[in-house]
Amino acid sequence: MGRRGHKKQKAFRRATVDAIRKARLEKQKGANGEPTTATNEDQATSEDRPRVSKYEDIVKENALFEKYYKTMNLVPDDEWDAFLAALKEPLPVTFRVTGFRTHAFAVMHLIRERYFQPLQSSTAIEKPKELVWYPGSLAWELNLSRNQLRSHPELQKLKEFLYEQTEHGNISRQEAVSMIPPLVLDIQPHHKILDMCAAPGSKTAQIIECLHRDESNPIPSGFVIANDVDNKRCYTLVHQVKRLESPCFAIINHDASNLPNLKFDNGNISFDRILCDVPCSGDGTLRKNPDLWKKWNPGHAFSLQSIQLRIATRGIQLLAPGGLMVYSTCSMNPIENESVVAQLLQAFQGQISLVDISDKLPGLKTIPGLKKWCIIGKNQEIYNSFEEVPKNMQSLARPNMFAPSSDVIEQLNIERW
Ligand SMILES: C[S@@+](CC[C@H](N)C(=O)[O-])C[C@H]1O[C@@H](n2cnc3c(N)ncnc32)[C@H](O)[C@@H]1O
Repeated sequence: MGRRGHKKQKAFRRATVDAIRKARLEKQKGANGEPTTATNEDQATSEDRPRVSKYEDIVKENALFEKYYKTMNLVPDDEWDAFLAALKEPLPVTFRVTGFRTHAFAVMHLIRERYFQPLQSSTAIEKPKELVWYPGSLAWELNLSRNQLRSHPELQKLKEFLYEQTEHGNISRQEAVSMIPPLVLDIQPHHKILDMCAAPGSKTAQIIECLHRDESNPIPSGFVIANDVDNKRCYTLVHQVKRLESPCFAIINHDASNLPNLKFDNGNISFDRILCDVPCSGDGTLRKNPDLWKKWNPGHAFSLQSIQLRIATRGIQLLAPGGLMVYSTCSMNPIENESVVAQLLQAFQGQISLVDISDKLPGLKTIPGLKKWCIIGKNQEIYNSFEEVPKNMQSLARPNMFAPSSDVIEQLNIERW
């Protein structure tokens, strides 16, 4: 299709989106007297959505969870109470402005002038907060729960604008932490990129935007292959990404731990950048999924480590020399994080090394990974080494789930992770 045809198609799509949006708003107005705000993350499958409707009924306590993380000093002692209190607060609304830079800056300018400016005089609302580590002042936090956002009249216009612009693809309602892995991948337009566990696709969309960031070159030489094992979730991924209309993108549906070699120019593709955002127990999402307070138990991490390690191992095998792979989870558990990374470093010793990213996103607060941790049993019993684990638990809590010895840590040159 030629250029004109493409333009026409775009105009048609925009008109269609407008019509759909209008119809939806009308329907919602009829149903509850006011429209609601949709998000990219709302388009995710039920697994990614908050899992219960009556959050206020949930007791946000879990003795096992608290003992486990407190015993291992996940956060410094004097920060523990604040940490726990923060986990019980609703997740703030965060969004980033998408697309080519000139366009994104124009949208951001409009948001500031038309929507943020009038909020400055309000005393009832906390002012929008910039996510300072996100390049170009294009990502913001509205320190309000979704409920508050709905009920404050001052925010009504902003709410509708966010809804509209999300539909048009100018804004992505994405959690702040979810924006970090694509940023530290440092993507260039010529990179061959693999997103191993990609659905529902908010990070994939961000990666594709980075690939296309050179406005003078609409068709970069690099490409993105996004994979997910779950066929239904692959459809969510299509929905998330197709609005970007990138010609440099393909989706595959495979077990990432067993991903076949992919051919390109008669050779196997090795990737310059890989995102390995593995399935995890998700206890870093307690604020979004408060029912995890009831469900959290140490067994989730035990059962997930093996697949996490196998997926990451396959990722490294597919990585080009000099390439970068980001391993990420939304769990705080060292069994799913530090332990997996330590095993990768041991298995590929001399071939891979850790990259210190603590200064890559100025303004982002980071703490180093743990070098020591424990494992907890169902009855709150703490094990500091495999030797302490009773026989009936040894098939679950494996030796490699404990921290490597200080000799190994030194040998692997892990100063900060
Ligand atoms: C944490 S979510 C990924 C979130 C996604 N990267 C994003 O930012 O929107 C983990 C994904 O891994 C997928 N998954 C689970 N096991 C997998 C496997 N063996 N191979 C590939 N994907 C897998 C799940 O279907 C799920 O979509």
